[in-house]
Amino acid sequence: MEKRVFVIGLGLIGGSIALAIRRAQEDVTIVGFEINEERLGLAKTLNVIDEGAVSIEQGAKDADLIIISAPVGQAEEIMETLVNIEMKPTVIITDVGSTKQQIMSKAIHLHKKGVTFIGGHPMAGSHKSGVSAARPHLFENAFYILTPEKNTPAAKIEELKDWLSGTKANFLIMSPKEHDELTGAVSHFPHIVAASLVHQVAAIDEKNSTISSIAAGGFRDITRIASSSPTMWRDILLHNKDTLLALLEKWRIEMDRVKDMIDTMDSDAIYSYFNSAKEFRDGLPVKQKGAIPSFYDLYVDVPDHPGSISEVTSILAKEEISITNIRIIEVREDIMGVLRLSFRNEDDRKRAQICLAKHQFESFIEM
Ligand SMILES: NC(=O)c1ccc[n+]([C@@H]2O[C@H](COP(=O)([O-])OP(=O)(O)OC[C@H]3O[C@@H](n4cnc5c(N)ncnc54)[C@H](O)[C@@H]3O)[C@@H](O)[C@H]2O)c1
Ligand SMILES: O=C(O)C(=O)C[C@]1(C(=O)O)C=C[C@@H](O)C=C1
Repeated sequence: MEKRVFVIGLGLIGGSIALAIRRAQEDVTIVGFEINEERLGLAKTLNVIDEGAVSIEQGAKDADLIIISAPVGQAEEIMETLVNIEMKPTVIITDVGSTKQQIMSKAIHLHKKGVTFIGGHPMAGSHKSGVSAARPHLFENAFYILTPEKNTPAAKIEELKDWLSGTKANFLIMSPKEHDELTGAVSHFPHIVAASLVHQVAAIDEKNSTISSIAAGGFRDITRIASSSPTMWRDILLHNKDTLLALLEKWRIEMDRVKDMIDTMDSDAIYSYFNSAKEFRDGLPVKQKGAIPSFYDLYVDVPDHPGSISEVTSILAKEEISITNIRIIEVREDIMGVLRLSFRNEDDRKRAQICLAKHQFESFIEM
């Protein structure tokens, strides 16, 4: 029997989940709602959705699964709207928001009406926004946190996992509080640090713009996430206020400690600061999505002379390897340029790396 999935907010995450559901479920119609009409049109053109809804009510009333994938501030308003809509008694509502405590407090009103709401948060993503960046494989091997309410029947949780099986993610159940504390440390706080490093360099750039030209791998690696959606991050910081204030205070104390080590020229303490950080970082799991790039990108060093980019693309074309995106990242004057090629999957990326190497093009998975 045909089932209907309703996705509210068709961006990177909503679009990626819609694509993942489509590849795993048969007889499913995916309906979308967007406040931005252009994005709704794009989602239809890219076959991310089958139909667009003109309102939340129209899409929600006959849906079997509703996915709220707007920034968390908007998600709360969408939940308030859903409370007043007559929906199928069997419907499951979930969200993908990066915070869970405030979302789960809002869900109480849906639970009171007898509607199943299970909080969700796929722990993978990107600094890219919008449906054009959506990929069905975005969540493969990533952890996907679920925060069901205590009384949610186990069968409903299993049903949701089944709906989301096309993500190929690993599900993990957690309380909203634990979720916000842990993601505060591994995701939210690092985004604040990345933005602050960019601000520091931007202030120097006002006086000496050479700094932006020399910003190399280190700065680029640690600040990639500063290119993420400001709306999304504003909402996350407002939702996870207490966790982040506590982490900021600990960080301040930690930075004072580093300041002291440098001030007193304590070489043993400085060595051990970096060494223990390296040991922990090197021990992080590498096979999970959270620790590897979300997109199958390959960075190729190309000589800075006319025709080298077309040479790379024609080598790949001959091998029938499709490139989904291509960008010149940085041109180091007179020496090399760096070309970022994106592929659909790991296999294409591996094949590309091998055949480019045969033609003496050096390439890297991470820049
Ligand atoms: N980007 C990530 O890495 C990531 C990872 C996991 C979870 N999340 C969470 O996923 C959610 C969506 O993030 P994203 O990266 O897909 O953002 P996005 O900007 O790519 O997409 C969000 C979409 O929601 C739409 N929208 C906003 N308000 C709406 C409303 N009231 N009704 C309908 N549509 C509305 C926007 O127009 C936009 O197209 C956020 O809650 C975020 O916290 C993001
Ligand atoms: O890879 C990135 O760009 C991300 O920032 C993804 C990231 C993260 O912090 O790891 C961002 C927000 C999420 O809620 C989950 C994943």
